[in-house]
Amino acid sequence: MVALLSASVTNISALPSGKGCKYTGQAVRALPIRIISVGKKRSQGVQLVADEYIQRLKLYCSVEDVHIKNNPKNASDWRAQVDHEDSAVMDLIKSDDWVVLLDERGKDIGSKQMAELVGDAGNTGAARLSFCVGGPYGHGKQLRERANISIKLSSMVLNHQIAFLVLVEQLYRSWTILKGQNYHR
Ligand SMILES: C[S@@+](CC[C@H](N)C(=O)[O-])C[C@H]1O[C@@H](n2cnc3c(N)ncnc32)[C@H](O)[C@@H]1O
Repeated sequence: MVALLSASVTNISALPSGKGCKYTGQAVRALPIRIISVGKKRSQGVQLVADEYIQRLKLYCSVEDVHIKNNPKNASDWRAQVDHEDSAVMDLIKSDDWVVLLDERGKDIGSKQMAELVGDAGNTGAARLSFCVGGPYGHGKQLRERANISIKLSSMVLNHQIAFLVLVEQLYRSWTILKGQNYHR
């Protein structure tokens, strides 16, 4: 499988015109990607598909998948739960991270804009690109204030596992757009 994927990676500028982005064909700094997700353990099926896209994404940049258990202090009030999750995520964020929140109320972007976001982040001087997927009640105040951008994947609300899965596929798609490869049509 990796051999097949490597073969497609050498297929530079195979995108039909109009399918590329402003960085297609240019050298783009490959920031390490970290995805921080809050929630219950993923189902085996979701993990299997996610792993396939994470492996593909690793052809372009390093990828870290960090999972935080939802409601880490077993709070009975949902607001306290969100605060505890917020603090746990903030403990992982460094000052030189470029932070992207996944949020149903975020900016509506397409795959081409997502590829540009990945390329733009590489030009910011940041050391890492961190994507955050929230728990059942969404993100807390500290993380919302810290985030560099908040994006939506759909106008519909997604389960956190589905949001994670769509995110990893879109990150892989982004890199194929940046490299001009014909996965994106
Ligand atoms: C079950 S949702 C939480 C919904 C909650 N009502 C909220 O205010 O965020 C869990 C997480 O999945 C992600 N998510 C769900 N739908 C999304 C969407 N349409 N676009 C981007 N991320 C989404 C977000 O990171 C969210 O925090």
